[in-house]
Amino acid sequence: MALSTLSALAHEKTLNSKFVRDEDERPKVAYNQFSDVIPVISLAGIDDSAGPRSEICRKIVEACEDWGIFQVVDHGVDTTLVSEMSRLAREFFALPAEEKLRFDMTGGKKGGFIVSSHLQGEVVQDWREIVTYFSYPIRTRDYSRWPDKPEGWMAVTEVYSEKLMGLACKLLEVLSEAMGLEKEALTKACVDMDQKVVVNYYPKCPQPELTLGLKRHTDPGTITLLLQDQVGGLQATRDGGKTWITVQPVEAAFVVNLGDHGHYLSNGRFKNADHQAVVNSNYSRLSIATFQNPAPDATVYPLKIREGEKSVIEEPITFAEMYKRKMSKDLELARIKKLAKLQQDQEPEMKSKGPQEIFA
Ligand SMILES: O=C1C[C@@H](c2ccc(O)c(O)c2)Oc2cc(O)cc(O)c21
Ligand SMILES: O=C(O)CCC(=O)C(=O)O
Ligand SMILES: [Fe+2]
Repeated sequence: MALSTLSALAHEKTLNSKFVRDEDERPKVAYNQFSDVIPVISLAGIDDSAGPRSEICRKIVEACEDWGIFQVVDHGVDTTLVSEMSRLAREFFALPAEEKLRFDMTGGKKGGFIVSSHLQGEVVQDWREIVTYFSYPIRTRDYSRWPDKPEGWMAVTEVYSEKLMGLACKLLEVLSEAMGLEKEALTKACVDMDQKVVVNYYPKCPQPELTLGLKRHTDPGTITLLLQDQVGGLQATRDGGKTWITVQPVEAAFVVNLGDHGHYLSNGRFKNADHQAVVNSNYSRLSIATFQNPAPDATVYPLKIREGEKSVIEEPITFAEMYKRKMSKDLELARIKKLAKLQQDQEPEMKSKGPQEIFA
């Protein structure tokens, strides 16, 4: 059965077993052991082609080729808007469970409140509550799924999503130019760009070392802009999860990362950062992810294949198909993992033997 909220579980002494992850998935680095390898880039003057634009673009492109993650400051999104968005989001999660559940998303409703996972059928749950606003295309907005409390949040979210759409398009222009294409190439490849704002709330956790706020993943879309508070917990890996870094929180900055769509359009030149969120027992944490995705029927195929390169995608597919395949792959992996665990539990005597002894 789906959980209603995490409030009660957050006050228990031990972690509910639904959230306990296999050892290989558990956090390897602390939520507050910050790294400075992810560049913080000031966008001041980016519109001034006679000024610092080319140097700013160089830094952005380098970051996309390297980790596929960077932070932006001086981004032009009003700081009062950003702090209002965070304040109202926090107030929402502090509401009584029955208020949050007026917007319950279980059963596949588009937008609203839910505990934990984006994937139905996952065995282990993520330690988070979320609220999702489907904000673009504007004509498809269903305001009945936008939380109407706290008062004023809906209006602030409208402005916030508009400003973030602007910032995302500006960053996509930089990447289009770096690919030797016209400025609008990446946004055009999205046809009619979708935007989804996902507000993640990670309550304090009784045994954070056993679980994750959000398990390791790449975002499926083109580009994601993440606003995080000062607690810390966003981690990235470049070696398939062997080693991790925790991104240093920077006041009012956006963490920018490319998703699978951005990665494929650039034929793998720009990285789709592999990331996760860890939690802790000292502080609750809030992050607001704004996902910029292509339209479901937009074609996914590299816009530029450089000399000597092969396409990273066999044949053009739609974004809807790409997303479906990603979900099925994730679920299949989860299923295989569950089976392997069941087998191990049933045959503990085999576990201690090496493969040669077993197959001999
Ligand atoms: O919550 C997430 C995480 C992430 C994601 C989505 C789908 C996957 O199969 C996966 O492995 C990770 O990116 C998202 C993208 C969205 O558009 C919405 C989400 O809620 C999320
Ligand atoms: O909360 C975070 O730091 C990560 C959020 C995230 O990766 C997501 O919502 O896709
Ligand atoms: Fe993500």
